[in-house]
Amino acid sequence: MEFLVAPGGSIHGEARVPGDKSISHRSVMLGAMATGETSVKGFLQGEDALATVAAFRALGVEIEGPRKGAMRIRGVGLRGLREASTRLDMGNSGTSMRLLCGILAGQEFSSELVGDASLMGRPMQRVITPLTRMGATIVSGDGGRPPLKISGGSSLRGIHYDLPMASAQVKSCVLLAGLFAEGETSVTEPAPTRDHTERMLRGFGYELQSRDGVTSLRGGGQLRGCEIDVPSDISSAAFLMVAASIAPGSELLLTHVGVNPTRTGVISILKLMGADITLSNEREVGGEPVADIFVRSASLRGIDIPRDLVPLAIDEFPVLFIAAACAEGRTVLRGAEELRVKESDRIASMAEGLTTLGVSNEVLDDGIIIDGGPISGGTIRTFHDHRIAMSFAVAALRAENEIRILDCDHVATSFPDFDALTRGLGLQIASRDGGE
Ligand SMILES: O=C(O)C1=C[C@@H](OP(=O)(O)O)[C@@H](O)[C@H](O)C1
Ligand SMILES: C=C(OP(=O)(O)O)C(=O)O
Repeated sequence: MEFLVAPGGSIHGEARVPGDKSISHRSVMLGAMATGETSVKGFLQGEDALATVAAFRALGVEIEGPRKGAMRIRGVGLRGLREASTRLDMGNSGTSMRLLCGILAGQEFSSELVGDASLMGRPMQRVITPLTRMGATIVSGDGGRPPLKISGGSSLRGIHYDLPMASAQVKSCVLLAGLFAEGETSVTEPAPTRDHTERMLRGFGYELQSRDGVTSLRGGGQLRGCEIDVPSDISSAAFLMVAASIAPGSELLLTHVGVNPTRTGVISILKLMGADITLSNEREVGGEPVADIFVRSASLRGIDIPRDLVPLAIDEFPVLFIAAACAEGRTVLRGAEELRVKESDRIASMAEGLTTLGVSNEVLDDGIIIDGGPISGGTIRTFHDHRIAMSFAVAALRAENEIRILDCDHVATSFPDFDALTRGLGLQIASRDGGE
């Protein structure tokens, strides 16, 4: 599938974007290992979260739905998962694979994890190292990449792990393994990252300490089934925040968006660039902060992106690069080498597309420099990366000619119906079957 996006237009109206992907994954994982039933609403019916659902079904958990975002999980308890009869295919989803490694390392049975071409190329040594220290036995493919064969029957022991990189997936993996470990497991982060695992563990009644950047728990407790209301995904809302900011004459209300402070780096960065964004109706839903977000178009200016905001906006950089292309002056991003190991190398993928559209940029090892200026039109490669596809669709609002975006199937991993929803708000987007 490819997108054809006509140049120009503005963004108007109100929208509720699909559920948060990180929270959706965790709702299935913790619900499956809880005692009693967990009911979820607002679940993201995107391919990544559905890969997690399929994996837990294969591990013997009964899950009803999801239907219109509603799902019921009959928890089997911390020790109730059963051996899958096949390899577990996590599709495109790094979160599913890394968090599941932590859970599967603590089981009596063995498992094998695989994924699509993108996931088979992503680094897994970052979870293998701490899990091995805890006593797990994991065999990977070349260079610490999948497939991952996790041996059953290892008894795990709690460790303290100093995370070498700011990664919520690695932190969550170690904490989830800690549920099955003897004694205390703790992690120190080099910088704060999304804390959905910690919040949700508490929501399931699990005791957990977080102090001065160290999070710890003791193994052998119990998760109690509960009700989860998944907010809209700020990472999906980000495409629309940038769209409404860069398209003159836009006014947009995004409702029920998750605004957990470990996720709002995109709002902070856009505001530093001069964006007109207001939060209202701020409330807490099931342990997660939620708000409505109003965006009006504004003239943006280039900035040096503060390094402490990088982990808090990690998935939003592709679309922030589009904001930078539409800003007056130069934007500099550094300290973002993690972008190179996402679904694609997001620095290289975005730089190629920006260059195609005539936007001057310089690639750095750990970031990029972008000079704002006119955006032409052209044909963009996405490298099968959903966030690259959606970012260049947004760029069309300020382009001089049509933007054709190849290979957009992966948009369904995180934002199903992106084209229909954005068309309803004013983006002149058409999708048609076709490949690279
Ligand atoms: O924990 C999570 O749900 C996620 C953590 C981030 O990955 P890293 O932990 O690799 O930074 C993010 O990029 C990913 O989309 C989701
Ligand atoms: C990096 C992402 O996801 P994951 O690591 O789960 O594949 C993303 O959605 O941008």
